[in-house]
Amino acid sequence: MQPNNALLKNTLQSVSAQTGITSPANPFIQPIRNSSQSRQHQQEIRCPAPPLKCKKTPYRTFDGSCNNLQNPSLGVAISPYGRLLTPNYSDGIHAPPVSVTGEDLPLARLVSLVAFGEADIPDPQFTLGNMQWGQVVTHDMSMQAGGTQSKKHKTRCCTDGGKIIEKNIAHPTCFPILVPPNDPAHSQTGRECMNFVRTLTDRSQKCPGNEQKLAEEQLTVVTHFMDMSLVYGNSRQQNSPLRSFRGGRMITEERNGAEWLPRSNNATSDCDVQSTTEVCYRAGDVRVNQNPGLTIFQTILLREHNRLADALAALNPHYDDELLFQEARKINIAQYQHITYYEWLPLMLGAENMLKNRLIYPVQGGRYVNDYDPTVDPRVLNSHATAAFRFFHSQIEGRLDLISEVRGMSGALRLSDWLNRPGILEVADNFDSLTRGMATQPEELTDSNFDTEIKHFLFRRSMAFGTDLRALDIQRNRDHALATYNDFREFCGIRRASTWEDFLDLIPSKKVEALRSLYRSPEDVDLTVGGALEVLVEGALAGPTFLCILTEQFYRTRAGDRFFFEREDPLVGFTSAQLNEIRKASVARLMCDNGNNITSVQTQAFRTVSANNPVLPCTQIPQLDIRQWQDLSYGREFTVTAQSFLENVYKKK
Ligand code: HEM
Ligand SMILES: [Ca+2]
Repeated sequence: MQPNNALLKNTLQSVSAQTGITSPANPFIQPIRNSSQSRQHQQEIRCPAPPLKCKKTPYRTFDGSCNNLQNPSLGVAISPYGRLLTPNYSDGIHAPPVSVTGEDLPLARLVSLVAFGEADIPDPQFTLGNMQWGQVVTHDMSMQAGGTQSKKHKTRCCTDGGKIIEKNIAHPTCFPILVPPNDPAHSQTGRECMNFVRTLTDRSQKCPGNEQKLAEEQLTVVTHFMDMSLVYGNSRQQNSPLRSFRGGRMITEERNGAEWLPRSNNATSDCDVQSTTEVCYRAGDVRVNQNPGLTIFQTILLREHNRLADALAALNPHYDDELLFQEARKINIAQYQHITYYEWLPLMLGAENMLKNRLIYPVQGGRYVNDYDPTVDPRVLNSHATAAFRFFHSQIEGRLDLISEVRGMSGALRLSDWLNRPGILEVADNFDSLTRGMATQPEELTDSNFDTEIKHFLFRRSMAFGTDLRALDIQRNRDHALATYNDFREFCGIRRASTWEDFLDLIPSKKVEALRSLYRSPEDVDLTVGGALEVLVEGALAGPTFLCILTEQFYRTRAGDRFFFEREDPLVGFTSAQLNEIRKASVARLMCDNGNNITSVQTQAFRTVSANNPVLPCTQIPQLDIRQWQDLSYGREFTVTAQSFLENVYKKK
């Protein structure tokens, strides 16, 4: 399916004086060339078989299949990312890009050190919750196949002592990040190499559709749709062990009077626990334990499901487990889509930009928006997930404040101490204190600075230093062979640079100098790098090139989702009165309802507390009225099953 360019045109007029967008090149017309790459990657990721026939149901499948009825496997878990531009493999198929001069690109770690700063500047407007919601959305939308380096990867490309494992004996998926001389951190320990394993692709996994040995496409293993797959799992097999199959509920474990995510069956492999009794969780997404803020939101969204299921069960005691589960899931996803599109994305992409490009509509109450378009490709774009969306790693703060109910600071955690160690949340009042912290503490300014905790100490475990997220992002850009920054400028309607000076239209001169010192040609600049150095578009948290990609993605994610919550559709939509209730959802309300004992929060929790956004008692935060889901169309003597409910929906039509 071809990318939808109409929207881009619109976006671009707002970000660039230039007009005229070149048509994206077709990524599927790569010539066949010889490749030395013949050894196979590990085989644990299997490509899914396309569904034979889609059933008509009001609910999403777990794996995302049958969302698009014309192309049922579009957006399914374990399928290639979408592409806007032809990949830039140096051999046309598989090998990472090199400079236009034929030489190597500058080392990713060197680019991270030279082009990006580490200054810790608090954002005056937005809270750490804003950053954290972004990671939730990220984890819903994509996960590169084959590992994310967050846990110690099985495939070792460096020795434990930090030396490079020779190419001829290393695993073929190895693409280690080499440490430059005089590295400010790693020269102290003699580390020369940081582990990096290439993402699995349609070719490495022999997926149908790429039998002709065309350019490889990386696989993403979660559903492309914004469907809370991180809570519910990406297949029926992943979902079942998370459900209690009673009253529509998901499994939780009760400890100290609170409900927690269920514990992982293998804490030592899933977490970096220091004892076998230390808590480690499982959820619909394997990254659930990665950092405390993420685990908090996973817990809040899970508790919200059970809260909704209980309320529905009280209202409709004649509903069976499956029906309660699916209805609670549907409401939970709708609230979350509403928060994402109407509360969170406007801060990131700018409300005006979103309105203009039809990512949101000026609708209120129970008014529907019918913009579903089955010809819109809903897949997550490689350039979005691998470059543009990762720019928000800049918002990460390396210190997590513990905040009391009266908004006093009672302590703080160092991020790198608590990666993959979620047990800290069950200690004392930490769950609530960190939740309030997310609503109180500012995130780091969205700029070209990345916190030292993620630049030198990421996943350090008990070591002095860890890995570098910015270097991982740059190396991943090359692993996925994204077209260059210059290509994307042109694609986005911005003038293509032929000299270094041409970058000065969007990038400050000091940063252009840094680029000139690193790269051999303006043609070489990686998208991840150039895009992250641009001055932000006014009213948004991204520069023009990334804003163009992000806007295109979030347009596709809504208009390409047959189940988007605002649709008027008797089968998959809500009643107008229900939609009116969904639109009351907010992240503040989620925190109030699903903290252990949170009694106050500001109405707009992604924004810092101010005179216009004061901390209020939870009783004053708008709340969905579940009574709109009361179903009086059945005699109470019957148990209503999902199947009979469905039949009734058809009768009503
Ligand atoms: C403490 C917070 C966070 C940590 C520790 C973290 C860490 C990571 C790591 C280790 C990866 C994989 C890197 C690789 O191997 O290529 C990754 C990927 C990614 N991150 Fe983050 N991240 C955080 C927050 C965020 C936020 C706030 C966003 C965006 C708003 C974000 C967006 C992404 C995206 C889009 C990917 C690629 C996903 C995929 O397709 O696999 N992350 N992050
Ligand atoms: Ca998803």
